[in-house]
Amino acid sequence: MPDQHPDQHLGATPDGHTHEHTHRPRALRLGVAGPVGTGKSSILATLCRELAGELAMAVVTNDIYTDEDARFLRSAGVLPTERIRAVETGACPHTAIRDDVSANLDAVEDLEEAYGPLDLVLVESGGDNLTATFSPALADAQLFCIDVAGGGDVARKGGPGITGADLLIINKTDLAPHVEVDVAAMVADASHARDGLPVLALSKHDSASVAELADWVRELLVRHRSGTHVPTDPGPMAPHSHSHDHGHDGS
Ligand SMILES: Nc1nc2c(ncn2[C@@H]2O[C@H](COP(=O)(O)OP(=O)(O)OP(=O)(O)O)[C@@H](O)[C@H]2O)c(=O)[nH]1
Repeated sequence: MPDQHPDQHLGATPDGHTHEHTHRPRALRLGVAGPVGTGKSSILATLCRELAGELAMAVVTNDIYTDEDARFLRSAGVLPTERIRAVETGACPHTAIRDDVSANLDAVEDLEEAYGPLDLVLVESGGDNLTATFSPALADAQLFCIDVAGGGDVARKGGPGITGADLLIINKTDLAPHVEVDVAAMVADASHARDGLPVLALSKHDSASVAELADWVRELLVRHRSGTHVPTDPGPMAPHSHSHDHGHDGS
């Protein structure tokens, strides 16, 4: 079914969600990573608003010490609250999405068991740095989010999220004039760094860019279901250590 729209396989259930008529793969697991405050929770809220009417969805958030992102999404009213689960990661958000993904996998599988069959599970990373990416053991695909407020040169700084995520989002483009950033130049730098992988200039206040994001997810879901999407690993973090007692060797 390579070129079919996902709706063509789906039938509405009494609660307005969609169900398969025939066998299809488990839900697409889409990771959303990026530095603190770049707009990850807002992107999840936007995707739920755009897609929850046509897809059966659930969300897992990761926060360091709290369930703040989950509470934000629950209060936004974009999904039934029980479909939004929080994982508290402790000091290292990247550990829970890359090195030991078990808490996140448990949360995803619990949601699928409770509310499945699901079409799409969004997993939001805790805000980390430019190098934190999802393990393909957790996310089938990932988008990486930077924003114009972080400066026009961020896209040139590289790192596995910027260069290798399935989609790079340059967010908050509505703020560009206020922070003296040239969005077109930032997109060009990012595209150059990504060797053909897509880049999306996004603002939650710009409905055309929001529609492009939703379409990208729909197309990804079609490829996931047809088996033509191959999860790829953007690459490990650079080797580093923390003040607590374990290091990460980047493997
Ligand atoms: N102007 C503007 N502000 C935005 C946009 N997207 C998000 N924001 C704002 O940016 C701030 C941070 O957004 P969040 O969605 O909480 O960012 P986050 O990456 O989830 O943050 P952490 O979970 O703390 O890492 C909030 O005040 C949002 O309202 C946008 O497109 N335009």
